Amino acid sequence: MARTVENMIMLEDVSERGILNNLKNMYRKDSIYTFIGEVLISVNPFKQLNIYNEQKLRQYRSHYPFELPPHVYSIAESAYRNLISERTSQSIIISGESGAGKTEAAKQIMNYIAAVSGGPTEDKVKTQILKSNPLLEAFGNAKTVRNNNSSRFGKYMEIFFSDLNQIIGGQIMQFLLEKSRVVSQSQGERNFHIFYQIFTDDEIAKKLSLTKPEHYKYLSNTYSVDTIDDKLGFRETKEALDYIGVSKETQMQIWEVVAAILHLGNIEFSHSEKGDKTARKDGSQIVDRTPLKLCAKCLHVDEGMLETALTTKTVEAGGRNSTYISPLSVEGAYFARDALAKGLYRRLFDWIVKSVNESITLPSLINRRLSTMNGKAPKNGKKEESSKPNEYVTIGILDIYGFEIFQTNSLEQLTINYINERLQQMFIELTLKEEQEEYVREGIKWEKVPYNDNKPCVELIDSKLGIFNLLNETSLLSKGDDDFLRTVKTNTSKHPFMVPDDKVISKEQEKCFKIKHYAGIVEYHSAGFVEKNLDTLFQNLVALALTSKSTLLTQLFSNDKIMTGGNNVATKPPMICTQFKKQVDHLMAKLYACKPHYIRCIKPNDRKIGNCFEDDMVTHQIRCLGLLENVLVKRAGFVYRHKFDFFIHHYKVTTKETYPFLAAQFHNNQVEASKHIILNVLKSNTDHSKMFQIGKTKIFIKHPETIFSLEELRERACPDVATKIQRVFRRFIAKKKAEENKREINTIFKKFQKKRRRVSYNRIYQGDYLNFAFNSEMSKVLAKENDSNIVYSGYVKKVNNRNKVQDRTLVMTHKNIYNLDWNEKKKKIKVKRVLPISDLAAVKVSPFTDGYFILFFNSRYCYFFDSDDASEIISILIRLFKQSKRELSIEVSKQFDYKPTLKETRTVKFAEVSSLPKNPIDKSGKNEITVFVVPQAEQKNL
Ligand SMILES: Nc1ncnc2c1ncn2[C@@H]1O[C@H](COP(=O)(O)OP(=O)(O)OP(=O)(O)O)[C@@H](O)[C@H]1O
Repeated sequence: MARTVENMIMLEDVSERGILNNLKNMYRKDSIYTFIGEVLISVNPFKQLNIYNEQKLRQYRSHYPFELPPHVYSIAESAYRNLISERTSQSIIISGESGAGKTEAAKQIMNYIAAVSGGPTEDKVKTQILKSNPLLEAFGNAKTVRNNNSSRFGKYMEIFFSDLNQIIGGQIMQFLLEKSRVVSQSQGERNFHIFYQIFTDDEIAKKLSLTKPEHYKYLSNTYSVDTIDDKLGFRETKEALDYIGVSKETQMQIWEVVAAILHLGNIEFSHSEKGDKTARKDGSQIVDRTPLKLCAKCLHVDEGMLETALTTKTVEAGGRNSTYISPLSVEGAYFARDALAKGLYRRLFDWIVKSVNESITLPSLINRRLSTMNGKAPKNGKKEESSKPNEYVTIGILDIYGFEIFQTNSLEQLTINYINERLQQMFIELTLKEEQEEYVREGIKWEKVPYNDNKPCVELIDSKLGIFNLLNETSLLSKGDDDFLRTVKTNTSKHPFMVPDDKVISKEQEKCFKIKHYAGIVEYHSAGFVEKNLDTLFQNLVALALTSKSTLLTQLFSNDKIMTGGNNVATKPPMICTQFKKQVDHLMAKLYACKPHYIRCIKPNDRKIGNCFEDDMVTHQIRCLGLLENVLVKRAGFVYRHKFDFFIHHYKVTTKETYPFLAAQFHNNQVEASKHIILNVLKSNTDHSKMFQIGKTKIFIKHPETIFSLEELRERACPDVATKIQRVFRRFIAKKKAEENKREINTIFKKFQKKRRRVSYNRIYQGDYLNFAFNSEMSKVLAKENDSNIVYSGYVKKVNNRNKVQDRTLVMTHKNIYNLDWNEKKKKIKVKRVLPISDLAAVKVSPFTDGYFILFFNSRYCYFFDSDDASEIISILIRLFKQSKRELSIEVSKQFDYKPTLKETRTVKFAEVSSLPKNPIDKSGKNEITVFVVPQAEQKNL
């Protein structure tokens, strides 16, 4: 497999293709995360990977991102660590297209933060935040072709931390709710989940005269989704409402608004009939009064007034407060009906979010000050004092649609792309600012970094003469989309971020303008811009809502009441562009007050399946997420910077002077040691000052090639180092176990009065004397037996059935005892016999200072061995038996019977002599042998 890099600022091929290949090769290894500098790139695996668990959480806790492979936990850890160490607010900005995994990433971050931050209120707040999630999903999520549970709004979720770094509250800011979904959905998509959930409660449905989803025009032809349980969803929605303290009465009013929208969608209009005196020929009338009745009932308004409000409009006459009623055409009536449905739902959603906020934001927090990243002066001009005891800091998680480039792009895309431009502007500003501040701090020589500044593009959209304002002006003057397009072209044609029209353009293209965004050129179709910007809800509909007997409904329109001055004649509400720009400014102000962290999510295929990576689709997202820009900005300065101690620790293996021991001249001199390591890989004829610089606490390296060379040297050195470390570690563990074994065998031998040789007693038990844990031949033998974990290996002598002594190798694992022939020169192993330890019945030994022992197996085999390690071997067997909750029978005697073959029984006698005879094992009778042993220096006082 091609070489991959975990941090793409190290890419050899700095291009979209290079990024694509790296992501693809990582994805094939199920490595879904990579970095660009500190920006995390996450590719949706569309399958469960075992990477979010307690163990991983602990691993990432208290580690810097560069110490471990990229992971969403490392971003959460960085944010939490900064929050604590610097007492500054943090933000995590997650972007990507629908289904790319933004919400999932946000959830993992929440889990991580909740797990690592403690505190008495943490659980309550965490539960409140988690409990409110199904509620927001019910009203804000829908099934789309891209994602069965797609969030159809952007959100910024803040978690508040006390001065003891404990979670004390939260707050959600929502924007860009896709309210057009309320009245129509594309093929294969659904309306918001709540519209289907409500049918699963028979009692509520009956009360509201709701029959079946199939009977409602606002619900498309997709009613149920495999992965979604609407009944369960509704239960959770109601529980969440209970949890946040919404009374049953108000809950009923919520269901009434939802049902009213469904009934409203079934109201149909036709041209007004000539016979009707009140009708005008260009007017409209309601076809069937049943849905009208039901809708009015749910809204608690007068049926006749609803009818009038849907079929007529109040028009301002020339003078102040002078109005007259004008009938609406059929088209106009449908427009008014849909506008009312969208208006109702948008207000209901705002109300839900507000209610959630009231439950998760502690009242005492509302007026408390926020600590800002740089102590910026707030609007009132007073600078924040950063060390007030009751000050709190936040971690904010922004889950927002990424850049959108569709076949047809409208005002929705312009607003989404505008917010992404603002985020990109902040990214560039803060990244470069931070870089340059660090250079100054470290005393590094630096030049201004060249980069693509997208500020003019932001201005093209939001300045005084920008597209938003041009749209507002056109909308105010009640002009149409063509006027808007004309004014855009006249006022912005010379702008460097506006793409001039081709000489020959099609009729369709004539209606479009093109903007050069940082993520690519987007062609916007002007049709519908004005209408969407006005977001008209006719005044009489607002007035009607204000007459409702439902307290919830009047609350939903309370802001409109303020605008009407309470006289039921609405002034025009702010246009969508104005409202949106204000919201974005507010969000940006919050984000600028935080230290940002970024996650860019990528969707590898449209089929929502694992192990499928579609190049074209990912390339498009690489462009939309501006990943190449990210790499270029990060590479413009130094691609690598780390504290000296980390650098030395990581690369010391690359030179003889720094590994295994630091040469004397580098003691207490990290700068010289770092220089030595880097100069070792740089060619002598290069200008070193251009390759790296030494700061006050860090080393800065300019080019990725230098890091590659260092990594290559390290990789070459590392397998050895790893093996050595592993060996030492295993020995250490083995030694600890051996000490325990030794103590145990001493006790046992003392009990049975077996004499101990002093040499044996004082020996250090090592277990794997032949290092078979690292022997590839032995690994093969073990693999065949499906075995592992060697606990003993060593040379022994075996007394065979002809009473002759043979050299053998004995290996023991937790499972088996191996009698082997090991040819060390030829590195060959011949397996003589493998017997399971579970078959072992007893061990018998003499009372003298010898190393003989006989293993008795239930299968009636006996092994008669002689070994200097006898007591160690027996102690290991005792331990293994203990582990399997059995007791090993040990017999100490001067004489016993054993079976040299399956058919024969022989008696063995042990006798102490002063010097060994020619045959230490002698046949002393029919089926009897004597084993002579010379007493050895004995260890007394066992
Ligand atoms: N890390 C992950 N591991 C496993 N599956 C994932 C992961 N991230 C996302 N998914 C899968 O992809 C689906 C879509 O993810 P998610 O809802 O987070 O996307 P999104 O970017 O928030 O989409 P939208 O903008 O439409 O709300 C999830 O329901 C889940 O099945």
